[in-house]
Amino acid sequence: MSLDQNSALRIAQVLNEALPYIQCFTGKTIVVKFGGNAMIDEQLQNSFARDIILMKLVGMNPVVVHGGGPQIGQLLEKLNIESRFVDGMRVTDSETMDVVEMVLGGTVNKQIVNLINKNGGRAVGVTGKDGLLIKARKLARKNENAGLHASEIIDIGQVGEVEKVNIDVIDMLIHSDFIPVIAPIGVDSNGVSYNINADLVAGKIAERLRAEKLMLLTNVAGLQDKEGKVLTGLSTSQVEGLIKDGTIYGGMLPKITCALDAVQASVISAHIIDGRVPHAILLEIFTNRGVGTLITNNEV
Ligand SMILES: Nc1ncnc2c1ncn2[C@@H]1O[C@H](COP(=O)(O)OP(=O)(O)O)[C@@H](O)[C@H]1O
Ligand SMILES: CC(=O)N[C@@H](CCC(=O)OP(=O)(O)O)C(=O)O
Repeated sequence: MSLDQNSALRIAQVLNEALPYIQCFTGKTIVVKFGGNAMIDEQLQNSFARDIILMKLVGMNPVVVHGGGPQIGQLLEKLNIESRFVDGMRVTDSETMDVVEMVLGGTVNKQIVNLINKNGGRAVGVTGKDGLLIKARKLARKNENAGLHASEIIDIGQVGEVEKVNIDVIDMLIHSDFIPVIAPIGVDSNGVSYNINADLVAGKIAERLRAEKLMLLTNVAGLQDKEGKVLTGLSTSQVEGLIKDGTIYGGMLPKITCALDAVQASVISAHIIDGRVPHAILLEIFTNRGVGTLITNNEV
C-alpha cells in the first residue's frame, strides 16, 4: 500500500513528536490502572493492550493493575447477593469475598493477560497473594455521620488497605521481560483475603516502585467540576475543598486520594484519564496533548 505525501508526512510528524517522550521515559516504570468501567468494549480493550505492548517495546516498564467492580457486581446480581458501597468501597462479607476473588483473580485477570498475549505481548497475571505481593490489613472506616460519636467505626467487612508491597515478584517479572498484571486482592499474616480498591493498590505499587507515572484509566474525561469541566493541576487544598463540597464522591474518592498520596511520596505524576478514548495511554505519554487530569506534587 503506497501513502500519499500528506499522510506520510503526518505519520512522520507523529513519530517525531513521540521521540523525546520515548527518550525521556525509557527504563522508567509506568503503573497503569485499568478500571472495570474502562473495559467497556472489545476494541477499547485491544487498543489498551496494544498501548501497553508498545510501551514495553520502546523500553518502558509498564505494570498493569486492574479493577473489575462492574464485573463483580454482575456476578453478585446473578447470585442474588446484594451489594452496597460506603465511600466508593464495596461492603465485603465472606460470601462476597469469594465472588471478588473469583472475578478479579480468575475471570478479569486472565482476560487481560490473554488480551495482551493475543496482541503479541508477554503478560503474567498475579493477585496480591502471589509471592505475598500485597500485605493487607482491614480498613477501618470512621462514621462521619455519627455526630457526637464521630469516632465510631463502620465495619465494611473484608475490605483491606495496603500495609506493605513486596516487589520481588514484580521485579522478577519485569527483569524477565514480562508485563505484570495485578489483581487487587491482599492477604494478612493469618492468610485472610482482603478486597482492596484497585486505585489504592495501583497507587501503593507505584509508590513502592518509585514509578515515573501512575495512570488511572476510567470512564469519565477526568476529574470534573459540577458543570462537567475537566480540572487539572489542582493543589491538595483545592482537592480537599472539592471533596468537602461534594464535587468529588463515590469512585472518584479513592482515585484522587491515591493520586495525591502517590505524588506526595515518590511518583512524579499521576493522571486520571478517559479509558473510553482509543489509545488514551499513548496520547497521554507520547504526545503534547494530555487527555485528562494531571496531578503533580505542586505543594513542595
Ligand atoms: N468530580 C468527579 N469527576 C468525575 N467523576 C466523578 C466525580 N465524582 C465522582 N465521580 C464518579 O466517579 C466515577 C469513576 O469511578 P469508578 O466508577 O470507581 O470508576 P473505575 O471503575 O474506573 O475505577 C465516575 O464514573 C463518576 O460517576
Ligand atoms: C473495596 C472495593 O470496593 N473493591 C473493589 C475492587 C475492584 C475495583 O476497584 O474495581 P474498579 O476499579 O473497576 O472500580 C470492588 O469490590 O469493586
